[in-house]
Amino acid sequence: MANKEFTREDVAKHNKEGDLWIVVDSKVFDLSKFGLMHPGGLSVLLDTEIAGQDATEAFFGLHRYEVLQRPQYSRLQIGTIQGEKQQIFPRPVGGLSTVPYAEPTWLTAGYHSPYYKDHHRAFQKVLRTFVDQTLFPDAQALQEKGKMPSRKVLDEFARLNIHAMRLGPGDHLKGRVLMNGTVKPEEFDAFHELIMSQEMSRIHARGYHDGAAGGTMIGLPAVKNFARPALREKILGEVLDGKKLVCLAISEAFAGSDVAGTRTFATLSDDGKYWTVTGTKKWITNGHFADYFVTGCRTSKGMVVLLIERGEGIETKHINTSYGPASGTAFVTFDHVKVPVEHTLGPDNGGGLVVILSNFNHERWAMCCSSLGAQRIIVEECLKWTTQRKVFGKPLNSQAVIRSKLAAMIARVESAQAWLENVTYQMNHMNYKQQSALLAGQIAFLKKYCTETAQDTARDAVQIFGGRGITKTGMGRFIEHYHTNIGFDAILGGTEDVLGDLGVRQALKQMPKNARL
Ligand code: HEM
Repeated sequence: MANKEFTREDVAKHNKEGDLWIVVDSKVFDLSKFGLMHPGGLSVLLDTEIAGQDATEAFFGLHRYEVLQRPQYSRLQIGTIQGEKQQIFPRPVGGLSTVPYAEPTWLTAGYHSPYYKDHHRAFQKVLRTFVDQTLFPDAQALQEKGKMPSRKVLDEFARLNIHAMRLGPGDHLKGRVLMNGTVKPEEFDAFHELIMSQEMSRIHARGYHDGAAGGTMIGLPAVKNFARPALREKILGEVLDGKKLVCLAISEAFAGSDVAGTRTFATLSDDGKYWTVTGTKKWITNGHFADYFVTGCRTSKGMVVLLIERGEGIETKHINTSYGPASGTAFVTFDHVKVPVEHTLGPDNGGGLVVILSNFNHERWAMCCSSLGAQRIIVEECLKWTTQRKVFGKPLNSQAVIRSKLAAMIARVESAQAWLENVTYQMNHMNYKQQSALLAGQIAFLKKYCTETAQDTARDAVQIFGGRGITKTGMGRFIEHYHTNIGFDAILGGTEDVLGDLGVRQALKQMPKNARL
C-alpha cells in the first residue's frame, strides 16, 4: 500500500517498539518488524527524534541512497506524507550527475568544448546506460566474490564491439556495428575511446575492471600490428567476436620495466619451424583465463614476441593481489612449449623489443583515461558526503579544512582532464610515428600525474570519510575500494619514477644544442 497517504500526526502515533514508523524524504516506512533486524540496531530507531518522526537527515547521514532501493527495504514503505513530494533522487540510469565537478566540463551544462561532437555525446549516453544497467551490477556482484565478468557481459562486449573499440581507431573497426550504430567506424576517434574508458571506470571494482578483457586491450595490439596476415585475421576475428581472450605476458619476477632482462627463453628448432619456450611470467592480467599469451621471450639474438596458445606445457596460477582475483592476474609457467614460427609477432631476428614498446603509449594513455574517470567519482562522493554529513550541527563542508581538501581534489581532477584532452587531440592529429616521437614523454608524465593525483585524492577522501573510508560496506565503501586499489594504476604500465624519467630523457634528447641561459 505504498501509495497510501498519511499526515505527520498519523506517523507520530507509531513511535514505539513493535509499532514503529518513520518518514524519509516524504516516504513513510513501517519499521515495526524490521527494527529488530536493523543492522544499526533497534535502539537508534527508538530515539525520540527518530521514532514517529521525519528521519531524513539522520538517514542520509548514515546510509547510501541505494539502501532505499534494495527490494527488501523498499517494501517497508507503506505510503507517503500527504501533500509532500520526494526531494532526493538518485542519478537517473544513463543520466549525468548534477553535482559540480562530478562530470568533466564537456558534460556539464553551460560549458563548451572544442573537442566533442554530437556523435561523441550520443556515444557517451549509450555507454553510460550500458555501464549503469549491465556493467555496474555485474561488477558489484562479482568483484567481492573474486570472479571474472559474467559470460553475459563478455557477450555484450562482443556484440557492442567494445573489444574492438578498445584497440582504438583503425581498420579493425571496418564493417563492425559500434555501440548499436551510435558511431560509424570511420568516425571513431581517440575521444570515443577516452569516453569509453572513462565510462567503464565508473564501476567501483578495480579488479573486475581489469578482468573485463583488460588483457585483450593491452595484448591484442601486438597481434593487430605485427602478426602475419592469416594469423592476424584468425585471432582478431576470434577475440573481437568474444570467443577467445588474450593477455600480454611480458613482466617476470626477474624483469619488470627492464624488459630486456627477460628470462623466458625461446629457442628455434633446427628446421626453423617452431620455437621452444621455457620460463615464467608474473602479474599477467587475465592470464588465469586467457586463451592466448602475447609473450616476450629472449633468444640468442635478442627479444622475440610470440603468440602462444594455451595448451600443453602451460600452467597458470592465481596471484593474490590486493585488488582480488577478479582480474585473473596470474603466474604463468611455460615448460618446453612448442610454438609455430608463424606465431612470431614482428621481427624474428632479435628485434622484438619494438613490438613490446609499440603499444606502451596507447596502454598508458588508456590508463590515464580510466584512472581519471574513477578519480572524478571520488570527488563526487566527497562533495555529496561532506554536504549530507552533519558534524557539530553543521554540514561537514562548513569546516575550512574540509573545503581545502575538496579544493585540492577538484583542481587535480580538472587539470589532469584538461591535459588528457589535449593529448587525446594530438593523438587524433598524429600518425603512429609522430605519436611515438612527440607523445611518449607527454603520456608518461600524464600517467605519472594522474596516478599521483589519484593517490593524493584517495588519501584525502579517507580523511574526509574517516572510519567509513576504511570500511568495506556502507557509506564509504567506494572510498575504501578506491583507496585500497589505487596503487595498481601507479604500477601497471610503468611506475611513476620510471615514467617520469622516461619523459625527462625524451625531453633531454630534444634539447637544442645551442640553447643557453
Ligand atoms: C528505512 C529505514 C532504514 C533502513 C532500511 C535501514 C537499513 C540499514 C542498513 C541496511 C544498514 C547497514 C549499512 C548499510 O548498508 O548502509 C543500516 C545501518 C545503520 N542504520 Fe539504518 N536503516 C533505516 C533507518 C535508520 C534510521 C532512521 C537511523 C537513525 C538513527 C538508522 C541508523 C543506522 C545506523 C546507526 C547504522 C549503522 C551505520 C554504520 O555502521 O555506519 N537507520 N541501516
